[in-house]
Amino acid sequence: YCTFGPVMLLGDSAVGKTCVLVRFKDGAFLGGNFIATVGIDFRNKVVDVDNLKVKLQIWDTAGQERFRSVTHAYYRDAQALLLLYDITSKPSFDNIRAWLTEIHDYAQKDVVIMLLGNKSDMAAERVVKTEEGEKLAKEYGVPFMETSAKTGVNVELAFHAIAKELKHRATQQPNEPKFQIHDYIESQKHKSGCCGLM
Ligand SMILES: Nc1nc2c(ncn2[C@@H]2O[C@H](COP(=O)(O)OP(=O)(O)OP(=O)(O)O)[C@@H](O)[C@H]2O)c(=O)[nH]1
Repeated sequence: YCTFGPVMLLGDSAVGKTCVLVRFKDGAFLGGNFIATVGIDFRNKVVDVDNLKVKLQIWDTAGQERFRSVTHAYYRDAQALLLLYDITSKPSFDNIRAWLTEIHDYAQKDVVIMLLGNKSDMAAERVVKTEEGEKLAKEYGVPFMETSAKTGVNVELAFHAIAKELKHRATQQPNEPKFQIHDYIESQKHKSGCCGLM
């Protein structure tokens, strides 16, 4: 396999980074007791991108403040960043700007960034509107979608869109049209969480 990544998961503690990754990797939901990530976790998944099998390297980071200096050290190696907030937590959304500042300070200039509003299944507890997420993403020029690690909605799409972008960056021919990640996501959004995305 050729290897793409690393793709790094970022965002406040408890927004669902580990659960989103487990949903993508194993197709299951980690309900029950919340176990905070310590430092950083490394996982790989083989995905199909345009009929090419690629190994996607994924780094799950701890959202807790006390691990920040550990995770900072990994930013510069990341090819892509999935930045998560929790639609039921206003502070996690308000902190996205601070996360983007950290990304600006520590990550590579051309890193692929995607904003994810997670826990979209928790409609009754929602405090961040979809439009607020869209507006913030637009301001920073990054793609956006709402995900649920519980139902799986848009989880595969997020990783596949990133994998496709990284594959195009790695193999782009000069005469080939550039991959448009925004257009790809818009065309695939809200389709079921599995199958046939590529
Ligand atoms: N309903 C619902 N609960 C979720 C979802 N994603 C995560 N959770 C729950 O939210 C809690 C935190 O999830 P984690 O994935 O451990 O959070 P994290 O962002 O990795 O946290 P840190 O490791 O501290 O950075 C857990 O209790 C999960 O079961 C989701 O999409 N829907």
